[in-house]
Amino acid sequence: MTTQELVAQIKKKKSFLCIGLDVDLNKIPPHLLKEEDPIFAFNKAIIDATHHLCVAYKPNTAFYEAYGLKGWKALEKTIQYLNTNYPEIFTISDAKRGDIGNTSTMYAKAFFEDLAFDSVTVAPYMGKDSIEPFLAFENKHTIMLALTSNEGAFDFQTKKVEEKELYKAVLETSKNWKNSENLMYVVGATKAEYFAEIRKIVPDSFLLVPGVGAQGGNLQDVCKYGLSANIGLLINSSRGIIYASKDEDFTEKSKLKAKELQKEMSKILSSRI
Ligand SMILES: O=C(O)c1cc(=O)[nH]c(=O)n1[C@@H]1O[C@H](COP(=O)(O)O)[C@@H](O)[C@H]1O
Repeated sequence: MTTQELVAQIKKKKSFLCIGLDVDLNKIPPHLLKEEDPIFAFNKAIIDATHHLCVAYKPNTAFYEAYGLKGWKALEKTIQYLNTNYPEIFTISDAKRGDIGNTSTMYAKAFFEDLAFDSVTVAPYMGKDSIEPFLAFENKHTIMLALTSNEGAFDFQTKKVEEKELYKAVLETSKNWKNSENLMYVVGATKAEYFAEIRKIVPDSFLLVPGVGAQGGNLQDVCKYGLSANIGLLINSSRGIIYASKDEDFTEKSKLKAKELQKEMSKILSSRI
């Protein structure tokens, strides 16, 4: 999917919501455990109930890898279900990869070609030659960690290296990489006070913003400085939406949670588009 197509979807749905499909079998409604593939059954139900309220889904691969082959199969079925039934949806494989060049190429093939996701998350620590193999894929997006939502972000990312905070160096340096137009960045919703500085460096890039909901981040605070001329935000909530209820009514409750965020987004967008 191109960035223009993503922006068109955001404008059409009046939403820049991304729903995180982080499936934990201990948290899903117990009646689904009788299904042949409970992970996929849960995802399908959530997707069917919420697809009109969001523009992206983000399965975090850890939640599938934890269940071995069955988990990976459920991930494959989920992306196939999305690509077949809702091709307008932007898909993010949250895998946080990155390695020496030839290994990164194989990671990129796994997520862009075999599974056919639109994007994958990567960690910047190994530098340019670990990320450029992902950027080489046309109409695919590489979402690099910049300033993460967790407390540990302060261990390295905000520390100064040669007078500059590391997250700023990551943003600035990566702008010079080959095919950098295929880059998006992760910035945590819990770090709202950093968005003004971040937008000075990457005014137009899309930012994937996790941390709304269970981690306490706030949508209004993020939007104050996070929105770009082209909207440029995908706000993710996982647990806050998908685990709204453990009962038979779980899809209705998830839909309501997604609707709350979409309504707020619609209001924010109405003054801009
Ligand atoms: O890359 C991510 O998506 C990510 C980066 C980050 O800084 N913080 C963060 O929470 N995430 C992911 O975003 C999701 C957040 O889930 P909830 O806290 O349940 O909404 C999880 O899949 C995290 O792994």
